[in-house]
Amino acid sequence: MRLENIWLRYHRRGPWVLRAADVRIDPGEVAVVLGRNGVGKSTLLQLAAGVLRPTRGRVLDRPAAVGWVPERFPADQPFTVDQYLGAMGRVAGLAGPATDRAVAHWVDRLGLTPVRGVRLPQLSKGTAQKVGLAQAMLRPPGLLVLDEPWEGLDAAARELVPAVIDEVLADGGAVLVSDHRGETVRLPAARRWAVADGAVVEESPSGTEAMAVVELVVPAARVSGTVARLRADGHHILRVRAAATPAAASIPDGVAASSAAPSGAEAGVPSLSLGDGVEPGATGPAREAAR
Ligand SMILES: Nc1ncnc2c1ncn2[C@@H]1O[C@H](COP(=O)(O)OP(=O)(O)OP(=O)(O)O)[C@@H](O)[C@H]1O
Repeated sequence: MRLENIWLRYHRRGPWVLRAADVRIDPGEVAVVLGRNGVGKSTLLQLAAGVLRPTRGRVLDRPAAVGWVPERFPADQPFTVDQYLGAMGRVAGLAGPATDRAVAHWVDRLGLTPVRGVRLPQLSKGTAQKVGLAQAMLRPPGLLVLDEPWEGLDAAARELVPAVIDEVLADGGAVLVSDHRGETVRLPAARRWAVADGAVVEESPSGTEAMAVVELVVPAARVSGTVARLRADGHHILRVRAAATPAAASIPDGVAASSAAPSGAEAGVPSLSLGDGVEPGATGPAREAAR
């Protein structure tokens, strides 16, 4: 499938969210869509899934069966899990018995059996997310599009997502997934599409690149924001800890990060370690720090 010269704005005189975006994905491939909050990741995924139509440009060779998992499952619907999945199976074009088999399979696979008779508004966020994943898988998708699929899932359920992705890939499907939590570290073979300033840039594979650990010191109040920004830039956070030794005056320009202990930090000021598997062309705080 190819997104060819895609331009998108939500309103006639509104700002362009995407400008001349051009990317392609082939069967059996997975691409992770990365970028800061509000940069256009969901917009790109919705265009790929066919939920949004481009203002200009076109989407070529989109597979017939598309599974779409939005960031927030629309749980405000008066159906039970069974009723909803049955209806979605029919919407996906499955015959009655095939829908029943598919619903039974995915209800079991995603641990939804105890909530089959529960109405959607009564589901917890994580369970609702699983229902969202189940509906996307009822008809084996040639393209599975997942917008922040790990959001709201507990540790055990988070493991399900890469397993489902692998299954789609093994069947020759393609997968697009956005992630600001760093969960896509579980998808080492994924291509990486970075969205910034309206453009989508494919980052080159990092598999053969040397890895480095960068240690940063930030004020405690800024830890969560810093972690979120670094993850959005595709960096992998190894740990966050309180720093106990006195602060160094500065880190000289050109000092490359290493796995050595940090030169120092103020007492009580958390320090972050992040593994940087990103290729040399990447931008972002960790890359800046490593320069
Ligand atoms: N329905 C809409 N109408 C108008 N503007 C919108 C609409 N949806 C998104 N936008 C705007 O388009 C831009 C891109 O939004 P989008 O949701 O694609 O970003 P994102 O990268 O997925 O963000 P996040 O990481 O916070 O989920 C933002 O400025 C957003 O405010």
